[in-house]
Amino acid sequence: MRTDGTAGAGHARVSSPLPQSARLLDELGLARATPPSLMTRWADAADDPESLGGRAWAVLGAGPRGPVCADLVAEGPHLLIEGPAGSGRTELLRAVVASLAAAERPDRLSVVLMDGRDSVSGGQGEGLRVCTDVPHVTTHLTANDPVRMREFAQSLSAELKRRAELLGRCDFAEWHTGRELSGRMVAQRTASPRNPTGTAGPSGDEAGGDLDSPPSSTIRLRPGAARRRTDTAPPLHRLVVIVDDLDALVSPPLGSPGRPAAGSVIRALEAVSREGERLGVHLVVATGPGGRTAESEAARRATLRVSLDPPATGPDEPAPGRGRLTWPDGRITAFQAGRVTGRIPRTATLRPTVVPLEWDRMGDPPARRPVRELGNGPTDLALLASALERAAREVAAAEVPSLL
Ligand SMILES: Nc1ncnc2c1ncn2[C@@H]1O[C@H](COP(=O)(O)OP(=O)(O)OP(=O)(O)O)[C@@H](O)[C@H]1O
Repeated sequence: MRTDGTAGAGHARVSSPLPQSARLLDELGLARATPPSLMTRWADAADDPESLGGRAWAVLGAGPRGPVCADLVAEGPHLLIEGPAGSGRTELLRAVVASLAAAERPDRLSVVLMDGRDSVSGGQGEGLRVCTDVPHVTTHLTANDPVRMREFAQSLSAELKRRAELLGRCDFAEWHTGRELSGRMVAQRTASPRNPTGTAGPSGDEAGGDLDSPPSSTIRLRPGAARRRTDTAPPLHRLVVIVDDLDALVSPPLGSPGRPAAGSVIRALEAVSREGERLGVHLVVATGPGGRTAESEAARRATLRVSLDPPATGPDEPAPGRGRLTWPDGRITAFQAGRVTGRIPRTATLRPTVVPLEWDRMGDPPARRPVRELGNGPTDLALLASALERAAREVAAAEVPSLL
């Protein structure tokens, strides 16, 4: 997928007014999310030299020239979403989770979620919890338990340290380039004059199989190699930390249960802002406009910035999620955020079904298949999460451990 407003679009596309609302799955080109369609995308990401170590495409919604997609690798590392209450910040973060997951397999990109406001006392409904069925999501926590929050801050800092030690002087992309090169050298050695047939010994076979192919091409690996991969997760995958209501963490309300531990979480997030780019760790945060958050490191270091409009009130006004993305070079693209927790449209459930047919009923008109009504069926996010889960199983994606 290439995107609206990004450089390199070969031809100028016609600009059209923004829609009043948008469905994220349509913007992703996944109106009927199926495991094969997701696996095709993941395989494409494996072959992309621009996305070494994992592709991180966040599709925000519909723009004047098609879908608006922020590439956290090329244009990030970090994304800030600002908007007043009710402007659609949480829904946009959910769209980011969904689109990152659709673009890359879960053992090459994992997601950690934090709801910065205590959902119980803040009355924030489900927050980011609704995303936890997406197989890429390894961790979710809410700012209402100081013990878990401190534990999270510690393990996030430990993860940064682990990555820094593993990378040495390389940055994330260099490290992955190095692995690919050494994999190719191993493959060449196996076909050296001393081994003209190129038949690899047991160790050569191991190394060639594991190193020559980028981890995400598992679906094309020999079955044995694919099975081996399920044993251990690749040591370095992209990690995206997504935080809702950062302002509530920066200035926790008096008496809020997470207040005593908010500082430690903020310090860990600041470390991600500073060091994340080199370490393959990205930060996506949503917050209210202005206030003390504007001075925070997370806000200052965000290269991609979204500003959402206050929710409209009139009947002919756009749905929440109307905003503008400012790219690192200062260009601005308006968009309508793609909704992902809407109920799936009726047409999306019209799949062929097989039913037993009694001999004496042959010739009867076909019975109407009950179709889920719009309004009480599963959400697009649930549909996508289930397809992602099946696709992850199909490619034998290794499980990435939780940070908690
Ligand atoms: N892109 C969208 N399209 C249609 N409806 C949306 C969209 N984004 C949000 N909404 C709806 O707008 C309302 C507010 O959304 P959301 O909770 O995401 O906003 P918020 O900025 O996080 O505000 P708050 O923190 O006060 O909840 C919800 O009812 C949500 O379903």
